Amino acid sequence: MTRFTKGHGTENDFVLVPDLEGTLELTPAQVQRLADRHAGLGGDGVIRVVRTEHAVDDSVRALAPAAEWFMDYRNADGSLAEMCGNGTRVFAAYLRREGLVTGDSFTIATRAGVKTIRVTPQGYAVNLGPWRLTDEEGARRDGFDIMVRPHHGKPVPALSLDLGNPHAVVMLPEGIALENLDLTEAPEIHPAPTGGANVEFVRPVGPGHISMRVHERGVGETRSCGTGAAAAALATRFWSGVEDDRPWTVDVPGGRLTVTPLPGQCVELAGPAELVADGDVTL
Ligand SMILES: N[C@@H](CCC[C@H](N)C(=O)O)C(=O)O
Repeated sequence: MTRFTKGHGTENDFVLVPDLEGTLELTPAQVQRLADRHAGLGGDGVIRVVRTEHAVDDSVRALAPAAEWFMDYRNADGSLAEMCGNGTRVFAAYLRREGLVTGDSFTIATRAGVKTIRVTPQGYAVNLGPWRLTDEEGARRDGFDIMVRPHHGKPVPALSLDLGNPHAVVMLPEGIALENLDLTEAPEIHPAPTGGANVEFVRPVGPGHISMRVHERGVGETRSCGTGAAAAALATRFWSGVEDDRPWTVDVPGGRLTVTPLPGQCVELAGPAELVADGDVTL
């Protein structure tokens, strides 16, 4: 039997598996079973909690002096992901509850580098680190660099951003309602990014305020995506032509997140994290 904790951040839900000394080989098939909503525990992703010094990848192990704990993130389909914004907050909540970190600010290791997390009155805020427009030249010239076609929909222009993991953001044209999008299948992306991308569909709500739905790579539609919320806010800010440091409110089906551009082309994501259940599971 293996211990687990179930948690979520704005209803992006995860199964956390503590493997502090790195003795567990978590296979894609085991991840799929844990994440299965009918035959398993259910989750958008699985997070193995492991000391960074025991990470399999050399590039992650090299982060051990800077961060004791590694968020080993897997999508529900068993694939690895570089980063998960909502996952970092749930991971932080777990580390604090278990006494594995102390203090109100600490670092964690991810496949996209070391992230700094701080406790806030509403939950946690994580510095997602540096982000970039995937094709800066094309984006600055045309305002977008790729096309996205939602299932049963027409192709629409999109902007690709790298938040450690890949995103494509669509500002919905007039006449297409966010609620009516069919996200039961992955949107098509042209040209198709190597390794795929998470796709965010955005509707403006007011100044500094958007709502979005997301189709996550390796999962399907989810009720929230933290890196996706950051990508959506940053893309909308880019399109607005006013690239200042004001915070953005991002409404997702599972709640509300705050995205704040930081100096040095970095960005902070803030929101809640809940741990809802603990138990034992057969892998
Ligand atoms: N839900 C996450 C992102 C998880 C990884 C993503 N599906 C990918 O493959 O890049 C978030 O909150 O950022």
